[in-house]
Order: sequence, then structure tokens, then C-alpha cells
Amino acid sequence: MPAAQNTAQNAAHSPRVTIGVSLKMYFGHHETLNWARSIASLAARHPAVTGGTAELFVLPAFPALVPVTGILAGTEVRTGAQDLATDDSGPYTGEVSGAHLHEIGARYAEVGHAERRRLFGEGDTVVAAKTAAALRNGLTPVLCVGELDQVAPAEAAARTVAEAERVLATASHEGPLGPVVLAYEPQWAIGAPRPASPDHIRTVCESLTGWLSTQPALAGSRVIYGGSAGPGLLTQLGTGVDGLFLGRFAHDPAAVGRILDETLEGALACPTA
Ligand SMILES: O=C[C@H](O)COP(=O)(O)O
Repeated sequence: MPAAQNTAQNAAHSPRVTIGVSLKMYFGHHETLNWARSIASLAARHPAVTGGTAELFVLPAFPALVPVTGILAGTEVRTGAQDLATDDSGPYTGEVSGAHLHEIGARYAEVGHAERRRLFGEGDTVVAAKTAAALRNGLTPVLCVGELDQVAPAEAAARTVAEAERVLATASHEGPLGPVVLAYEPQWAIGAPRPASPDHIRTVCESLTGWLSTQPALAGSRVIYGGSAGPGLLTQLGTGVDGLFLGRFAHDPAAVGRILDETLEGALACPTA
């Protein structure tokens, strides 16, 4: 199928807004399960989810993946992992492979988060290997990219597109690419009181979307924003972003509900690569 036709078909079938949630390491096990039950109930009745306006995925800690996937079974919410191994099996103490994750029902795997880069020393080579591992195991990579320091939007866009290009070019040496979720997370806006400005977010996300449109191997990819995102941001962003990647501001399920409400407001017309 020609790439352009493939892109058009993916766009036609993609929900307009992608909402991801990473629980990081904030919740205990029972707290995670209770949160997942609330999200399951929300997703089962919210018209944005039942009507396909929004797609929702959640990334709990590894031990909660099986029960959370069970709790969300029967809803349109998908689950994924916050990390995965570069390899698919073998002597890698403490690691969890993409094959294992797919077997237990995960459909997404986050790679390249700033916290893993900063605290665990992961660089582009490892991030690319994890991206490739996700793709070859049927997991959609949630590839986090974003500038370290607060710079002007145009400079942030240039750095972020270069980062995505670098990582995905390296990943392509290990196997075919496919649709990814590019999570634009300016590192200075993670864990902050407020997100980056709408103008900053739009400038970078539109650059990422423009770059993706030149990459047929990545057709069907989405660009979402993370970094202190919460209720109200989607409405402020309007067009130019395919969704949000939520952290702390999704801990209250009611806040997730308010964000889903925003996806129905009609002002959001998300371009899809
Ligand atoms: O994975 C999510 C992002 O790092 C954002 O987290 P945050 O909203 O708590 O800043």
C-alpha cells in the first residue's frame, strides 16, 4: 500500500485524542487497583471513550500490570509498561522483556523517559534498543523526547525533532519501524507546578508532527504532550497536539474525567501523522 494511502487510512481510523497515564512509582498495589477500578468505571460510561473520540492507555508498575489489565478488560482502555528490556530473553536479572509484557496483555511500552535517562543513565543507544524491542514484540513505544533546559520554542522544536530522528534512526537498524506515540516532555516541565506554555507545546508538537509526515515507516504515529499536564490544558492547546501524557494530575480519576470531557468540546482537531 502506498505510504500516503496508509497514512490516510490510519488517520481515518485513529481516535481524535490519545490520553496516556503513567503512574510512575507513586501508588502502592491496592491504591493502584482501586484507581484502575475507578478508571474502568469512568471508561465504561464516558462518551469520549465509548464513542471513540478518545483513546486511553495506562502504565502501572510492573506487578500491577496483570491485575490492572484484568480490571480494564471489557473497556477500551489499554495497558502498558513504564519500561522494558532491550533483549527478549536471557540472563538479565531484574529486567522484563517485551515478549513477556505482550504475553500478559500489555500493548504499550514507555521508553526514554527523562527520569530513566537522569537516574538510571539511559542514553540514546539504550532508548533506541528498547524502542526496537517494543516494536518487534507488538508493543507501541511511548517514546519520550524533549529538551533538558527551558529554551525558546523554535530551539526546543529543533532539539526535540533531532532527538526523535536520532533515536528512531538507530532503532530502525534493528528492525522495521511502525506507529509510535511520541510523548513530547520538556524535561524542565516534568514534576513542575505547571506545564509549558500552550505556544511552546504547539510549536514543538507541530514540528514533530511535520517531521513524522515525512516518515512513511512511522505512519499512524501520534504526538502527545506530557509535563505537568492536567485538566484545562487540552482546551488551551486547541489544535496541533494529538493528546496528553499525564502523571500526577491523573491521580484523581475525576481529573481524568474532566480531561475526557474536554475531548468532546469540539475545539480539538488533532492532526495525525
Ligand atoms: O510520565 C509523565 C510525565 O513525566 C509527566 O509527569 P507529571 O505530570 O507528574 O509532571
